[in-house]
Amino acid sequence: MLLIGLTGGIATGKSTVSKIFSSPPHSLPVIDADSLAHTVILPGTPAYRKILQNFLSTTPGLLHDPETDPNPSPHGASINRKVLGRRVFGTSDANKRDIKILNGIVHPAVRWAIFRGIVYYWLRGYWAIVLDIPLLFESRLDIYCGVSLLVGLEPELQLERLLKRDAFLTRDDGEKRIASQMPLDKKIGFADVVIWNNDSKEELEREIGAFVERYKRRRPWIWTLVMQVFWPATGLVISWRLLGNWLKRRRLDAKAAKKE
Ligand SMILES: CC(C)(COP(=O)(O)OP(=O)(O)OC[C@H]1O[C@@H](n2cnc3c(N)ncnc32)[C@H](O)[C@@H]1O)[C@@H](O)C(=O)NCCC(=O)NCCS
Ligand SMILES: Nc1ncnc2c1ncn2[C@@H]1O[C@H](COP(=O)(O)OP(=O)(O)OP(=O)(O)O)[C@@H](O)[C@H]1O
Repeated sequence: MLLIGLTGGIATGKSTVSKIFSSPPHSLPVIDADSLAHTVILPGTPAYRKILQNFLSTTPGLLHDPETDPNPSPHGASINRKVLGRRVFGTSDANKRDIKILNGIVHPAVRWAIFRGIVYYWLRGYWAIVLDIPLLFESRLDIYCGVSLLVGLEPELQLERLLKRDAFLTRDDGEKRIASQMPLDKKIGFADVVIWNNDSKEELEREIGAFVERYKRRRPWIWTLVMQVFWPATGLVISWRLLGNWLKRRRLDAKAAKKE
């Protein structure tokens, strides 16, 4: 089974690409880290409690008003993500400290949910699973993927599409969100495949179609079947791939550090 690590900057088109992957003719399962990150902070979860401990007293409006709460729960008012986003995204030292705290709370829960999702789809015999993870390289989850696919977009188009989609963001908010992410050229250095999304959605569909064909050809169904039935072989292949990916990532880290 192939794990396709899909990543890219904010609003570059990851969800659009995920939708293409999950629709016919490809019909691949997609595990969406953003949506898991939203689920693991719902009221009543350990992450919810930790976020409140760290941010509630210093972030006005962090919790939704119970009257207009989009996720009403008996465990308390849900977190207003727009307000939390304003607090943690940015380039100031305070922003950087806060996003680190938030990531430290949310990421372990998301990683565990991703793992459960992979096992679920693997048992169902899919030849590939798409992991839509915005912070694939930052969290080093690319090491677990058979191929990392970066959706690239010109910076001006990125800001334009972000502000058009999220009309509640000011230009300053949008620039801060983009600036708080790993720069595109650094991501390109880590990616196995880059698909540019500067043109139309139809062009994007064609590119994804060609990508799927290329990787499907390399994975005959008999391979998927053998890997599912003969567990010792699966363990060996996974260990071998992990070692190879870990060594590759170490080499790329050293190259990126030299550039900086
Ligand atoms: C700050 C939060 C509450 C803002 O929520 P909101 O609904 O406004 O945005 P959403 O979650 O849909 O994220 C939109 C995009 O922002 C970018 N982004 C999100 N979190 C981060 C982060 N920690 N660092 C850099 N960029 C990020 C990604 O490109 C993502 O696709 C939320 O993003 C969050 O909890 N982030 C921390 C967890 C995380 O890293 N999530 C990303 C997947 S694991
Ligand atoms: N080729 C395209 N042409 C025009 N608009 C596009 C194209 N691809 C994506 N978009 C639009 O750009 C916006 C951002 O795309 P999308 O939501 O897929 O990005 P994303 O990377 O998933 O965002 P986020 O990082 O916030 O999760 C959406 O409004 C989408 O409809």
